[in-house]
Amino acid sequence: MNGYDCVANALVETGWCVLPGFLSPDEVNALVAASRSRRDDFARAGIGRAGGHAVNATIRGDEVLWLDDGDPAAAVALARLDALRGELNAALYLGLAELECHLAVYPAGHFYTRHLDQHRGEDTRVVTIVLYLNPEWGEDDGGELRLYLDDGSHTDVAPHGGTLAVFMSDRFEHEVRPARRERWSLTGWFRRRGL
Ligand SMILES: O=C(O)CCC(=O)C(=O)O
Ligand SMILES: [Fe+2]
Repeated sequence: MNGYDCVANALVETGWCVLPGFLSPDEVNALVAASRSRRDDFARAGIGRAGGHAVNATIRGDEVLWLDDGDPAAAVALARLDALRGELNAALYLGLAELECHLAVYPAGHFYTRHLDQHRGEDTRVVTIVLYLNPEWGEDDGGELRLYLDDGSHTDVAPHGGTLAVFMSDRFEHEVRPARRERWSLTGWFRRRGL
């Protein structure tokens, strides 16, 4: 048990979960500062499945920087996410082998329209995680993650610094509402090994 059993329980019960305080304010500040310092390395995100990479700002307007395991700037976040991966494997036998992740920034005015992260049964993405890196996010700043739930309703998650959103990748369509300020996050997918 390492404190993330609440996430495992929520994934069983509802398939999604929001955990405030996954990173402390100081940890958020350090990671967003490191991300900003690499702003020139971010590239416009594409859409479509592996192989096809089309950039279309009417669908998504974020810019991303893919991270590898040993990235020192993200080490604290990646270690904690790895502990979460272990907890989910122990509690739910999900067989999550790795985290594929990128930093993302949505410039003011940008969004990501409603989509599913996994095409049912065709992908190795099992669990989506989004860790928000916006130290002071106001109610009027927009940029919520809107999750469409099984019963037809939706829930909005404000991208407050340190908050972690977790959901099953093949089950919940979601979108990013237009952000009125620059909006930072670390987004990733716990994957099973491909066949
Ligand atoms: O940033 C978010 O809240 C969600 C991002 C997203 O849906 C994605 O990158 O697939
Ligand atoms: Fe997504």
